[in-house]
Parts: sequence; C-alpha cells; structure tokens
Amino acid sequence: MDTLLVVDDDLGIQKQLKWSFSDYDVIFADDRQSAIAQLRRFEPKVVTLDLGLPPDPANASEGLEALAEILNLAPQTKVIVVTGNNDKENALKAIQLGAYDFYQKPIDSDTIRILVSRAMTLFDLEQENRQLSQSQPAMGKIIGSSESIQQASRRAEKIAQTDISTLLLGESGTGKEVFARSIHDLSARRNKPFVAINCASIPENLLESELFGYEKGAFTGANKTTPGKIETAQGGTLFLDEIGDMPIGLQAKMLRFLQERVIERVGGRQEIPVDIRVVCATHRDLQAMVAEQSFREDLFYRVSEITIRIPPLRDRDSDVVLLARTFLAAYKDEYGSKVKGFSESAIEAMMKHRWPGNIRELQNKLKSAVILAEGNLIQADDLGLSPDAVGGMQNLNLREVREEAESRAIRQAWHLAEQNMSRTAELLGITRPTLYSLIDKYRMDDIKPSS
Ligand SMILES: Nc1ncnc2c1ncn2[C@@H]1O[C@H](COP(=O)(O)OP(=O)(O)OP(=O)(O)O)[C@@H](O)[C@H]1O
Repeated sequence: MDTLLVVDDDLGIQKQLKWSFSDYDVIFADDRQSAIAQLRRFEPKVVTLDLGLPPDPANASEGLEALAEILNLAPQTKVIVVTGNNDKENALKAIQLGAYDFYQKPIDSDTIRILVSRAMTLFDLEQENRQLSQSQPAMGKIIGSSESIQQASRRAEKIAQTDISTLLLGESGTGKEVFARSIHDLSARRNKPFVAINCASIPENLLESELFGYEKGAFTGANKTTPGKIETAQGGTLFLDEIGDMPIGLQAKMLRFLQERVIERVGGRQEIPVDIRVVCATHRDLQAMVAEQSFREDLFYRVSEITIRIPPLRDRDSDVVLLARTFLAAYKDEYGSKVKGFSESAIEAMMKHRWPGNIRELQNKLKSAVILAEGNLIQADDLGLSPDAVGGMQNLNLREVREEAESRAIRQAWHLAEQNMSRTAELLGITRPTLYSLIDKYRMDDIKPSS
C-alpha cells in the first residue's frame, strides 16, 4: 500500500484525512521534527503539509522550513502544501521551493483525494523513469539491468578505448550491432564513420568488391573506380556482421588486411593504407567451423582478440519487461495508439516466452500488439503469447495458424484505420495491392472495397 504522510497539528483534520484515504497507509506528524522523523522512517511518496505549524501556527515560516527540509532529504517526494484561506503568497513561495501543488483550507475530501492520487501516479512514473535511466549503462543504447547484460556491457566499455579486434557472439536479434555501435561511440573514433556490412546478405561474388572496392574496368560493368566499405570506414570502425558467412576464398584477403592494414581494390595494384578498428559478429560457432575447416584458424584468432558474448533475451531476467516498456513508449507515439501499459498476464507471458528471435522478435510482437490492442492495456493475446491461443492451436497446422492470425490482424487494423484502406495497409506494413490480395485470399468480403 502506498504511504501518505499528513503533517498537520489539527486533530480534527488528521481524522478527516484518515477517513478520506482508506486506500493508503496514512501516517501523521504534528510538527516539523516529527514530520522529518516520519519521513526518514516511512519514506512516503506523498506528503500533505500544513504550512501553519507550531510553535507559530499563524505564520507559514515553520511550514516552509519543513518543506525545504523534506525536499532536501527526499527530493523525489511529492509535497502538497495546505495553506490558510487566501494565503496565495505563501502557496507560491512553497511552489517556488519545489512543492508539487498547493491546496487552500477548508479541506474538501474529494479534491484532496484527486490531488494525492495524481501525485502518487506522478511519483511512480518518475521513479520508473529513474530506474530506466539507471539501467542504461554508459553503453549508449543498451537497455537492461540483468547481471548478464551488465557484464557484457562492462566488458565492451573496457575494450572500447582500445583498438583490439573484438568478436561479438550471440543469437540473431540479441543486439550485436547495437553493441558494435556503442563500442564505436565510446571510442576515440566516435567522430569518424561507423560502417556496417553483413557478410551473409551479399552474394559471394559481390562481397569482395563491396568490401575492398574496385578500379574502373576491373570487371564488366565497373564503369568507374569505387572505394569499398573498408576505405569508407577510414579512421573509424568497420562492423563485419556474420563473419562466419565470409567465403573461404575471401578470408585470405581479409586476413592480409587485418594483419598489414593495407588493402588493394579489385583490379588495382596500389596498396592503400587503412586505419580502422574492426568489430566482427556471428551467431555461428566459429571454433567448430575452424575444426571442420570452413573458417581459417589464423583469421579466427585475428578477429577474436577479445570475445564478448551477448546473452539471449531469455537469459536476461526481467529485462524483457524493461525493453518492452521502452519500445511501447516509442511505438504508441509512432502509431498514435492510446495503449498505456501491459496487463499482468501479458507481463507473465513475456517472462515465460523463450524469445527465439530475441529483441527483434519482441519488437515485432510489440508493434503488432500496439496496433491490435483494443483496451488500455496490452494483453498476452495481443502479443500472440496467450497460453489459451497455444492450446487452441493444437488442432491447427502452421498454415491455418498463420491465416487465422493474418485475417484477424487485417480486420483489427481496418477498424483502427477507420476503414481507410491505405492506412490499413500502412498499419500492417504491407502495400495496398498485397492487402487487397490477402482480403481476396481470405474471402473477407465485408471489408472488400466496392469497385
Ligand atoms: N539492449 C538493447 N536495448 C535496446 N534495443 C536493443 C538492444 N539490443 C538490441 N536492440 C534492438 O534490437 C534490434 C536487433 O538488434 P541488432 O540488429 O543489433 O541485433 P543483432 O544481434 O545484430 O541481429 P542479427 O544477428 O540478426 O543481425 C535492433 O532494433 C536494436 O535496436
């Protein structure tokens, strides 16, 4: 139960407030000293403070003094000062000192209840924000207070200032790129480029020229000399994602660049010196790849001078809730949604889920939940995590599950978009033609626009 401290020497008012605040733990003090003693002992979120305190109740000075002491000791406390009728001057003084609000006698139970309840809510929100910012370590955008992520962050912080080649290991979607970028941001190279390249997403025959650049005429279509990603990262950091997918043929050239810090463009003969910090990442077991000879051992040692393991989301305790709250705040603005938070069952479901796709999966689930949620709170069901849904899916195959989820999402987005087809497509992240073809496919005749 939340604690409210009432500082007032009038026993009648103490009684009245005791009755008005049956849902709080109400404690009392009748002068400045006892107020401070109660504050230290109970750490109330909200204090109502009568400015007219003994020994000189007709004068506000003792009350203002008490206010200053309270805010000095516990600046996060929300203090509502109670002043005599028409004592605007002292009310304003109190606000200047940092009181949350003021209230003029005589006390009206309904009004003071609203004031206190708003102050409690604000206190909770501010506390949540404080926790959130404390849980963001120096590593830029890495949110999480679990021991496992803090450990990884501390390790990354330590190596950021050096040029040591770093290998980030972790499942897909755990935040390897976020780590790489944070290492760059904390390093002396922060004002130079951070260049990322994903070795798995570029066809093998293009990766070499993408990385090393090429000279005019090096191959058909090479119309002009073009620098590669390595050169564009000059002075900064090169992030090689999915290094385990680098073709074995290219690995020798990579090794030379890492050892000698010079490159040659494809088709070129000139050696170009480069000054670059290299951070690599992979979700593969590089040591096993070395053992089966699909990854060069010398390159492995070169890129993994230090290794940082990024833990999967399921091993990060309640970070999932912290991350979910952060993303929710961003998505609800982005999608203009009125959702305020998560139901208890949603939080429980998030804590239980295994998150095979890690943070990226969490982001995707949250985006659709923000769009689909019908009430103020996101339910487990909106996240597609309801235990009932799992039970109900036992009789369906994967295609049926997908179709059911898709048609449900289309219908809800359509309602949310007030039947506007362009907006519906936008909310769902698909094009209008795709939306129309899905509507046809699922025979959703009632939302089919009349042609
Ligand atoms: N600790 C974190 N705090 C906030 N956002 C994070 C955190 N870690 C990851 N993210 C976000 O999660 C998403 C996935 O992160 P990222 O792309 O860095 O993962 P990855 O491990 O590199 O994935 P992949 O291996 O698939 O490339 C990004 O949108 C990123 O901004």
